Amino acid sequence: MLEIKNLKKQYAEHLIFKNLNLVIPTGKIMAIVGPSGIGKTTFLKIIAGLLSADQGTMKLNGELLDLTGNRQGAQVGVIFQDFNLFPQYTVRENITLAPLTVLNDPQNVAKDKADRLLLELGLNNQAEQYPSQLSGGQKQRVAIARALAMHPGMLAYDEPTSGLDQASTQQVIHVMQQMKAQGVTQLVVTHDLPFAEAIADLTFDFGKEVQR
Ligand SMILES: Nc1ncnc2c1ncn2[C@@H]1O[C@H](COP(=O)(O)OP(=O)(O)OP(=O)(O)O)[C@@H](O)[C@H]1O
Repeated sequence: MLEIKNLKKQYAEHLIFKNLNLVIPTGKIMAIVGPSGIGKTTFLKIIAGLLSADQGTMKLNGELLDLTGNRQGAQVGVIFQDFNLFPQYTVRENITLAPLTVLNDPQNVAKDKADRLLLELGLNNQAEQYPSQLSGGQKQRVAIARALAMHPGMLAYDEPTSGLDQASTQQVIHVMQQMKAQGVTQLVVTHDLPFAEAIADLTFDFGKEVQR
């Protein structure tokens, strides 16, 4: 379960939000919607531990997480809009890199875990390929596999369907449902309302529900 209380963020004099409270029960999917420039990406970066909040707390499965923008662990797995895959590494290497260097997994453990995730996400034939050889939907699934390899307490996605065609969007929906069936808590920032409707258990409308 994700519990956010009394979150506040401003850039210099520009208040983005205050008193933001939100709960995502374990295994549920929340869509964050709202107009452009309202603060959704700012919120996602704070949840991901990449940006500081000015006030507030965040608990994931009972554990208080750092909100100073210097979080050490990978408790929240983030799938960025541009996927941020390492172009010089193969798909498998993209997935094993952080487990090898951050979790200190032995090579065979990291490789077995990567191959299991690739199989689960329908990417077992892509292990030796490079990101430039993949479709948008495949890159997205590699980014999900890479996040899952760090055993996160939840997954957060930034605009996961942007730039994807109908078939790839369906694959994203399928993968998110697969994660949900495994009890993974998920948060998704999106402009794509049909997608949000198809996938979300809960919707948080930044335009309506946030004080500023
Ligand atoms: N580093 C920054 N410094 C100052 N202002 C910023 C910074 N980052 C974002 N902002 C401002 O904060 C506001 C919210 O931006 P944010 O990117 O979070 O919105 P968004 O809802 O994700 O928009 P979009 O849907 O277009 O991606 C905007 O007015 C933006 O100009």
